Amino acid sequence: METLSLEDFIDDKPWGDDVPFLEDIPGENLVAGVRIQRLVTRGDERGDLTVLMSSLLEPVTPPPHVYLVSAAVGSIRAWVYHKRQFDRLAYTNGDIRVVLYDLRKDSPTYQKMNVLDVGAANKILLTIPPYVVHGVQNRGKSIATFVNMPTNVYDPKNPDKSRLRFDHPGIPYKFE
Ligand SMILES: Cc1cn([C@H]2C[C@H](O)[C@@H](COP(=O)(O)OP(=O)(O)O[C@H]3O[C@H](C)C(=O)[C@H](O)[C@H]3O)O2)c(=O)[nH]c1=O
Repeated sequence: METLSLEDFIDDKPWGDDVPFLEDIPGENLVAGVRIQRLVTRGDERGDLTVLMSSLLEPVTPPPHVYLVSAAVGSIRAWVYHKRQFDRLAYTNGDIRVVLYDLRKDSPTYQKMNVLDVGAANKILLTIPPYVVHGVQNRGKSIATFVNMPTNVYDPKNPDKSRLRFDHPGIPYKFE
């Protein structure tokens, strides 16, 4: 048998650049500072691949802390906001509703609400700035997962998360 060498390997074949793998979805009615980017999944006979974040197209603040959330059927995570970090949430599977609410008194979109249905049918990277209140619910029939790549680490000594109960009457959205 011929001796294998590293030169026998062939160079990788990148995707073509016909479809941008992270594309802004313009949202005229979005809460100020919120950004939505379409995630593109490319497949082959082995499965598929989705880029969740990249500095190839523009500079990004590297995520110092990345975690996967698994959401049980019907489960609600709400309401929260952060004082320092931007959340950068990648939704690629399941059927998840994200609700955003602007309680920043000095914001041009004060008291605006956005309801986004995301997941398998609408794969997005969602950037939520500090002080924007948000909550998520798994509305699908099976466990759904999502990845958060916030701009800050989760510091157990000083968690940057402020909470309000999900059924608080002060927020005009009712999780069912
Ligand atoms: C991220 C993290 C969390 N935790 C603890 C803190 C909580 O007691 C528990 C669950 O944390 P989680 O961040 O899941 O808490 P939620 O309020 O459910 O937040 C989730 O739902 C909302 C809507 C989101 O926007 C968050 O991105 C998402 O994480 O784990 C840690 O101990 N270490 C960690 O690194």
